[in-house]
Amino acid sequence: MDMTSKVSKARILTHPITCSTKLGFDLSASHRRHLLHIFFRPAFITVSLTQSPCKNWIRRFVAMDSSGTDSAKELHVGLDPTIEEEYATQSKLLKEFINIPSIDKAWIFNSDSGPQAMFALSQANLLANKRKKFMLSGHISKESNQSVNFHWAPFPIEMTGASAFVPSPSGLKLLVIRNPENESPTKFEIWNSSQLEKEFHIPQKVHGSVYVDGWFEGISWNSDETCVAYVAEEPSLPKPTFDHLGYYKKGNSLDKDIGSWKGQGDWEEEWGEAYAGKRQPALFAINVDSGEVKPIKGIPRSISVGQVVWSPKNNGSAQYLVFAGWLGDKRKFGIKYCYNRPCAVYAIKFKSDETKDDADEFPIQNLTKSISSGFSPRFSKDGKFLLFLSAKSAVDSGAHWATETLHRIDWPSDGKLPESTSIVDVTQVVNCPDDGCFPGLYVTGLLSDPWLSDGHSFMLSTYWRSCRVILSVNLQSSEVSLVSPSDSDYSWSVLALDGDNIVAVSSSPVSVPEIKYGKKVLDSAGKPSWKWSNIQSPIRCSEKVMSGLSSLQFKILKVPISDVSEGLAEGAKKPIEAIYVSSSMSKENGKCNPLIAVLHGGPHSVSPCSFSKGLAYLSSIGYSLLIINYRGSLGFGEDALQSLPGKVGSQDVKDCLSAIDHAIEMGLADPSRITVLGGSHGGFLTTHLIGQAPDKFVAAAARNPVCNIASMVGISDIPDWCFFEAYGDQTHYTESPTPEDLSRFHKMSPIAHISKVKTPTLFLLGTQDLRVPISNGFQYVRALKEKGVEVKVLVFPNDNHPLDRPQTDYESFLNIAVWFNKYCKL
Ligand SMILES: CC(=O)N[C@@H](C)C(=O)N[C@@H](C)C(=O)O
Repeated sequence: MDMTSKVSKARILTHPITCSTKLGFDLSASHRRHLLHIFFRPAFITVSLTQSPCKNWIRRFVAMDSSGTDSAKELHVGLDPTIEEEYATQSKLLKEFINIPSIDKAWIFNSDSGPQAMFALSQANLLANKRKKFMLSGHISKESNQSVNFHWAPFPIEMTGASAFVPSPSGLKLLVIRNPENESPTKFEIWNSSQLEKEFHIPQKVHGSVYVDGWFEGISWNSDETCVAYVAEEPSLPKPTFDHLGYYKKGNSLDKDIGSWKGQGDWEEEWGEAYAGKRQPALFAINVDSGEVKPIKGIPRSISVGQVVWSPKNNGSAQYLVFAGWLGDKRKFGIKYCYNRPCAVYAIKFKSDETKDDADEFPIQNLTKSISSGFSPRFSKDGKFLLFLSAKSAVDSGAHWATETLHRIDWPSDGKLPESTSIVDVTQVVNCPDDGCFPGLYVTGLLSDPWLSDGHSFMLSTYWRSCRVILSVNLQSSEVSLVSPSDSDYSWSVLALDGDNIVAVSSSPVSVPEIKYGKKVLDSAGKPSWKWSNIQSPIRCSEKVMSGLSSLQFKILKVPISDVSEGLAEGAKKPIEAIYVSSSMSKENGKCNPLIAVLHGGPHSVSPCSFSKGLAYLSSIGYSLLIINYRGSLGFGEDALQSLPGKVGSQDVKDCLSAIDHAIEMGLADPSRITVLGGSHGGFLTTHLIGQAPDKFVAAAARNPVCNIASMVGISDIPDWCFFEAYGDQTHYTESPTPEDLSRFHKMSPIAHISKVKTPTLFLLGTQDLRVPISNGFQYVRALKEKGVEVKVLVFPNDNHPLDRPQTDYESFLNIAVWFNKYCKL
């Protein structure tokens, strides 16, 4: 196709005067910039019009080309009518899926009329490109026939603008925190059952936004509900100031001043992806009566704090703030998804009345000195134990996520902490789990109050092979019991406890999240189990979604691995799992639907057997899915997980091919219509597969893929990941890779197989990605274009690694569907 003559014709038209004359209306400067941008981007085969703020005028412009021809086709900026029709049809159904709310959190309150549940839900707001948050409450009634009902309030209440809601321990107060979007103060509101009691505005010179990120986040009421401890960005460090002539002004100030300007000051390390521009997390406490905020003194700046809780208040004994701390003195590596960052549980004495500046000399105490990782501290109800999670396997091995363990410290009743604490192991790493047995813990966090009434058993959610399950763990006996139904292939998460009963959410790839109520029952030997009831769902899906999902089914396949070698650890020789989703009608005509192999990232992550809007939409339009949990995934024991580092790009690629071949052999997939989709390390596998198995895939889609580790290592926030996954140990890491390192990285990367690729591939790239910077995808795209392989690229200028903002998520899945439809002739 001859692009040059068409592009030069377009160039003449982009002259602003010619433009407005020809179009009969004036183009604003930004429209002109956009037009130029489109015409001078010959590197792009297609430009995403749905992303464009001025798509209508582009269409108008295209229609009014002076040649009088259908310039949409010629200029390649418009869409051909068939494709437009396809976008229009697909977008209608996709929107219905994207609209499905998520159930994020729940709390249970005891009222005079019985327990009351409050749920935090959220829903994509496409126009605002944000998630709309809302609350729904329901009264829990236990009927005489043992069944349980939730009587929902007639409507949810919108909570947009609220960054966190934290009920007090008695349930009589609710703290709502509103983080500012600019340099304004952070708002703290204290509500009672009927009205706003207090509102405080905390200015930026005290602290910045409160951390509500699920990692550093910690917002904790003290037991008498007078004070809340929390983690927020420390105030801005002073910056050098220059006057209007450019002279340096002595005596830095934080305030803006007309007639002067601020310099940049010294660069400070940040915690990488998702934390760009975020200042150091620091500890504060607010008096909820007076609004007075105290920064907690005595914590070195080298420690980034998070997850704060209060120690029990025993008569007259000292009260401590107990929190997790990550060391970031030398170099801060990216922390998101990276449990391998050394951390510890610390305690610091809380002094409510700090009249003089008398922070003790060394008031901060590391409670978990003897192990490399401690986080998520929780005190037992009776205050006798401090429980915490550890990712020591990840820290000690170098894997960004690995099997976790639970530990306990006995808390002194007199509040006097000994010099060194003794740590009791509650759970162990499981290397090679027996069939059907506990594979170890893979937990993302703990409930703020996870305790059962016996005071030493608690509930958590964890990955167990391809499912998420609910477990109870006994802190004294170390007994671990499965609480969610043992015969369920759905994924389950505990949301809140109603005494010893459980409010949970459960879903599968083909069923939207539903609320379940688990009632504790005792067997004849006094052993507890939970009897589960369905709760009428507060989520109502559209007819189209329900009918799309109704014909779908799924099963978890066991796939034998292809390379059982001597050197492999026992747990790495076992079959992997792949979740197969298909329409029950697909085999009626004897023909399989086209298949999408779905590959998760990490690589030490997992695709759980749970509902995903994007994937459910793809299956409801006629694709079967094969969601592959290759060796290295979480939930299968430590041997399988640790068998991958050092072999990325080969062992994981073989596992994916084994799973696809297994599906073909079982008659579940048509070998002539297989596609592949993955993000990040899943994008690494996607691009590896189209290079190593070039005849297997009719189309591919890669989201922020790792295409070349040799170029990623110099610019990613996790250069240590590149070394660890390529060598399989931590000893090779350096800030200055050698030519041998770079050569190894190149050999293990998809770019090394570029010459064999012929699969048409869609790339979805986020400009703000610090984990796998966009240049990684671009290099691979340009290399494919150089070879004449068909590519399509969508760039999301304001997105980072997960590509999960509502419009991005929507546009990504819309384009994945249209791209795959084109090559699968759907
Ligand atoms: C540790 C990590 O972030 N690795 C990336 C290469 C990756 O694959 N990320 C995962 C978590 C993802 O799904 O984005």
